[in-house]
Formats: sequence, structure tokens, C-alpha cells
Amino acid sequence: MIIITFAPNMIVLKNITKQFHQKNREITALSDVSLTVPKGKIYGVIGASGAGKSTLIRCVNLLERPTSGEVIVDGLNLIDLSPAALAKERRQIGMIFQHFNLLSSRTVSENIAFPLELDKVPKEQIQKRVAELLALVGLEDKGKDYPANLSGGQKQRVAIARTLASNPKVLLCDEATSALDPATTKSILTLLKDINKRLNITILLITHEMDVVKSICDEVAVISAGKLIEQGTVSEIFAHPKAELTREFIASSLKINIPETYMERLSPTLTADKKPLLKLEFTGQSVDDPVLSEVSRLFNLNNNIIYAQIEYAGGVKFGAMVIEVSGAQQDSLKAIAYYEEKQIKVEVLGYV
Ligand SMILES: Nc1ncnc2c1ncn2[C@@H]1O[C@H](COP(=O)(O)OP(=O)(O)OP(=O)(O)O)[C@@H](O)[C@H]1O
Repeated sequence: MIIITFAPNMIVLKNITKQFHQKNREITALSDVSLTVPKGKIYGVIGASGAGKSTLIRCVNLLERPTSGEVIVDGLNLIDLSPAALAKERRQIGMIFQHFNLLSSRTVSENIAFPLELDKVPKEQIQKRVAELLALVGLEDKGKDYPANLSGGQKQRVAIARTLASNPKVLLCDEATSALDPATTKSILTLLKDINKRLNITILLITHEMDVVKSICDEVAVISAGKLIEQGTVSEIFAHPKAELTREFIASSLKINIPETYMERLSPTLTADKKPLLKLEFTGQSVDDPVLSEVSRLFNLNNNIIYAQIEYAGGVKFGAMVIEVSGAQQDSLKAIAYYEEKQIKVEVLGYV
């Protein structure tokens, strides 16, 4: 009897620790990291430079072998596999990189054909598949071009097509949009989402930009100094961030613009003729509370909105606002305490 077990999760990392030995130094790049990527989802890992993101993603296909822990892909523990069995499994785990890694001496079509040639697929079949993949990534007319004549976004499309040639079930994206401008980043992220939906490919990506997470991820983990400090669905994390670093990443995806006229007048000290300029950061429920009018009523203050931005991620709203507050100083302090009570992060930017 054949027992077929259905694994609901595509990637399970269990207690991964990775240490590097350098001369007489030991570097712990990952420390007891566990995460689960459900099938068909897009999972983002965000962290600052040196946090361990690249090491983490390279552990999934064992480009880096963890010092300890388990790497389970589609129900199979890769750590236990023989080199031949691992090579076979790796073909189902595609990877794309920040700098594309295309072969410069091969045309676009020849780059995409490369993994199929290695797999000894017959020539006519390769031609057909390459044409399909060129169409899928929107490069029908570029097959005969060389990578040097393509834009960064087009190069990444070629890299994606080449990776998809082997019909992977998982796509690992190592800072895949970090070398691209914002408009091109957007188009590549749209393509990744499309591939995820159309081909049901599970995607694990690493990034240092919350905008990437916000645009396409279903779930996210925050990594700092080799440890996962927070993880959850994008809506949970944006609604109720717990760690300060998570809040900082969320705030970094908001581009607060304070008008020049205010910046020129902004002073770090309060004098009789000046009013506080506050930055308020809203997440979760606080974004829906009518706090400005409450504060105005309760503490007899006038709030002048200088700048406001409300965004959506994973179906929840979050945002930030800059307000100029007029009223008695002790009432402004009471208002700040009130905002904090309502889980709104307040920063006094200065006085204008
Ligand atoms: N092969 C290696 N040998 C020694 N130390 C390494 C090696 N690879 C990574 N490290 C160290 O492990 C830590 C994590 O590095 P990693 O490249 O995973 O971080 P990262 O979050 O991807 O950073 P970045 O965004 O700058 O690429 C760093 O301290 C790094 O110096």
C-alpha cells in the first residue's frame, strides 16, 4: 500500500542555527530560527544588513548547511538526503538573486534554456518551453538579445524565466528587487505575485524594504542579529507590531513629508510663541478611532493637520500624521499621554 501524506506546509525550518568559523572567531549568523511557509503563500523575511537574511534563505536549499536544525521542504527533510537525492530536490527549488546571475555569453533564450539543456530535454521541447516562458515574463521580442543589452528589470525577468524552466514548486528570492528602481521593482513584484497565483508556486523572499512585504507578502518574519524577533500574517504584524524594530520597519515604509516652511521654523525648544509639532503613528485599531476630535474636545486643543498618510497592507490600515497643536502646554502633555494610552506612537518633532 502506498501512503501519500499531504504536507500543508512547503517549507519548515526547525531550530536552525548557523555558525561560521573565521580564523579564531566564531560568528553566529542564525540562532535557533524556526519558521513555516504554507503552500502557495508568499513569505517575506525582513531585516537590516548583516541580520542573517542571506544565510537564512541559503539554508533552505542547503547552499549553506545549518550547523544544527532541520530543513523540511514539501515534507522531506533535506538534511538527511544523499547528494544525488538533494540535487534532484534542489531542481524544484528555484532561486533568483539581486544581481540576476545571467550568463553574459548566452542570449536571453539560451539563458532560459540552460537548465533544460542540463536536464537533457529534447531540443524541440526546449524551444517550445522557452517561447512559453518568454511570453510569461513579457519578453517575447527579446529572445535573441544578450543580457548586456537589457535593463535591470528585463534581466530579472530573464532570471525568473530561467528559474521557472524547471517547474519549481518553491521560488527563493534573495533581495530580487534591491538593484531596481521603484517603478521596475513594482513591475517585478507584480510578476512574482502573478507567478505565485497562476502557477501556485510558494515564494520565500528576503528583503530590507517593508514596501516589498507590504506589496506582495501574505506572511512576514522580522530578523535581527540572527534571531527571528516577530512573525505572523502581514495584517497581524501591521495591525499589532510588538517589537520596536518591526514598528521602525513599518514607519520606514511611510514617507512623511514635512513642508519646507515648517522645517525652516522648526525649533528644538518650546517658547511662548511656539506650538508643538507632533508625529503620530497609527496601527491596528487606533487608525479607525476618531482620536483627533476626541483630544480636541477633551483637552481644549486645536489640531492642524500638516501631513497625513494612510496605507493598506494585508487588508489593514496603518499610517502616520504630522499635526501642529495649539493650546495650553499642560493640555498638550495630557493629549500626548492620551495618544499613548490609545497605542498611538507619538514623537515631538519640535516646535513651530
Ligand atoms: N561565509 C561566511 N563566513 C563568515 N561569516 C559570514 C559568512 N556569511 C555570512 N557571514 C556573517 O553572518 C552574518 C549574517 O550575514 P548575512 O549575509 O546572512 O546577512 P544579511 O542580513 O543577508 O545581510 P545583507 O543584507 O547585508 O546581505 C554577518 O555577520 C556576516 O558577516
